[in-house]
Amino acid sequence: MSTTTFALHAHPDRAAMGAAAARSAARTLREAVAARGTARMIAAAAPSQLDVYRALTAEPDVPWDRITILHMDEYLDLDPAAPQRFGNWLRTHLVDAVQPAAFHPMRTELGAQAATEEYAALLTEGPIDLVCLGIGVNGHIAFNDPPDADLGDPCPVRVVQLDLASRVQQVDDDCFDTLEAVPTHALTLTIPALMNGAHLVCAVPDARKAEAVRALVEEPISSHWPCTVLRRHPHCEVHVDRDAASLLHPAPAVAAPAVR
Ligand SMILES: O=C1O[C@H](COP(=O)(O)O)[C@@H](O)[C@H](O)[C@H]1O
Repeated sequence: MSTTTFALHAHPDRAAMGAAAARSAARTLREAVAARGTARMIAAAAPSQLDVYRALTAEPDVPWDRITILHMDEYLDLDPAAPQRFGNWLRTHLVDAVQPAAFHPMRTELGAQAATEEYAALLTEGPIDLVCLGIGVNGHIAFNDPPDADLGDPCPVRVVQLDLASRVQQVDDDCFDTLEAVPTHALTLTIPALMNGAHLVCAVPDARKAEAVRALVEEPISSHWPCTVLRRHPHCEVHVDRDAASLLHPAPAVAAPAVR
């Protein structure tokens, strides 16, 4: 019989949320390297993860020289040097600071098919120990948008057309000046590829995400709220701030800040 340990932790603010998520991510990476000599993580390139990465880069004794970083989505038809490219964003906010053993950006400049095949092959090179992710306002994980997200997709990577809510979110996050500038298509890891990670650490701050967090906890597991699939994962922890938890009833206890 399989057991799941989906756990939601509420924190007083974004910094406390990020610190708690980073502590758990760092512990997972240390344990994986201790057990196998190397570790592989998939990291979301999203402003909502900034507090997590800030804290993760400050975590002591993470053996980054044994750790490979992959990411979960990338735009098609965007200049390789564009700062909005998720690979570039992740370099700026995580990779350059921690200098991992390897970082594999999605090379969508090769064309959709070649980039898909290349990343699918990379995913098979070893286990994924950790996935650091967030949730979109529409409940998406990576670019698996409702209602088309396929919870049982047989492919690990695919090309998707972005839905309007996801593109608007990119403008709201100040990643693009106008909706027209946001690409219409992207490469994404599918939901099974994300769920394949041994340990998922999900961080969701901000009142804009309160409805998605409510759905994550209360809605039936379905492609209408792709994030609900996280409840099926055997080791998934979700860290939210007080604002993101504001629609949960009963309100979860807010964790006291950890003392090191
Ligand atoms: O990790 C993830 O989180 C973001 C949502 O965060 P935001 O910073 O864009 O608000 C999401 O877009 C991404 O695809 C997802 O899986």
